[in-house]
Amino acid sequence: MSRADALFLQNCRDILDHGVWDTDQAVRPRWEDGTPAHTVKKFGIVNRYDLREEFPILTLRRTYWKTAVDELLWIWQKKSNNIRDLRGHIWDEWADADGSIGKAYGYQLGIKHQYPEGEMDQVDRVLYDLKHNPASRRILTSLYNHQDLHEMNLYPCAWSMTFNVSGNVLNAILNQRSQDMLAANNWNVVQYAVLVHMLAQVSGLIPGELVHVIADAHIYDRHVPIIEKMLTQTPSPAPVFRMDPSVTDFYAFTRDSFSLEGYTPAPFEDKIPIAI
Ligand SMILES: Nc1nc(=O)c2c([nH]1)NC[C@@H]1CN(c3ccc(C(=O)N[C@@H](CCC(=O)O)C(=O)O)cc3)CN21
Ligand SMILES: O=c1ccn([C@H]2C[C@H](O)[C@@H](COP(=O)(O)O)O2)c(=O)[nH]1
Repeated sequence: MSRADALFLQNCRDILDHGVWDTDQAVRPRWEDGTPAHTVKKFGIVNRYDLREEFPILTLRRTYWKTAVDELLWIWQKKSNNIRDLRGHIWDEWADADGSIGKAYGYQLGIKHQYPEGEMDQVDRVLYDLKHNPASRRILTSLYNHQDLHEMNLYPCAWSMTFNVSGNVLNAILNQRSQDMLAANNWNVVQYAVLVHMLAQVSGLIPGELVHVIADAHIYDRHVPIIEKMLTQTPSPAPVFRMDPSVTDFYAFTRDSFSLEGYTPAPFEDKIPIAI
């Protein structure tokens, strides 16, 4: 069983057995047929993944990790908010006729800000500080720009990263305000684990801990039977993560720079409905 499996089992069991339902409340998300998409939730889950120990991917079902990496590169490297720059179709429902998801995600990371050292966007600021000010306690990004929220088709869920260098180890906190446990929990963990690996390699550091802080960790009503079934699956050990060691420029990574050795997830045939 991977560490990611153990935490997923523990989190989902806790949500299903002790969580709070919002069935009696007015909720925003809808199923495809227009029915309100209710959830059961726990508030304030904190999961720690040590990237020195293993790569945090689920084996209880397949995580489409290459598609997740594509989305990560779309946001952090291309700094795009247009689904035409993205291979997968996971954002299609939130895009307008031109393919834009509004001033969200990559758009926010691409905005240049004035700093004492000159103009930089948030990603370049992180790269600069990891290289020149590793002892800094101010290395963080934020996508939650209140001024632009009214122009985002969906508000950022995984909205902030805090980076911290301890010795030669790069640790990070991923702050997430809202988490769809079935569709995107491991998807988000895999993405930000890969990001920590990438930033560590180009900064001459060793990837350490990824601490995932989730405010509202929920399971949608129509996902409950799927999760119950998943929790009875037989897990496997975590695969080995490999990254092209010759890449020293953050912007030179491609989806082909990453591979997993020995990823054998349990079979999973269900189609996951996504609440819009
Ligand atoms: N309700 C909801 N849950 C989410 O997880 C979510 C949103 N909305 N809105 C924005 C993005 C889109 N995300 C998504 C959307 C779809 C899948 C999905 O369909 N996953 C499938 C197939 C993936 C594939 O074929 O590559 C899966 O089996 O995980 C995952 C994340 C994550 N976010
Ligand atoms: O990266 C992501 C993006 C989205 N989600 C989920 C979390 C919620 O279920 C919905 C967003 O709905 P809100 O009402 O805006 O919270 O999308 C995710 O888990 N991870």
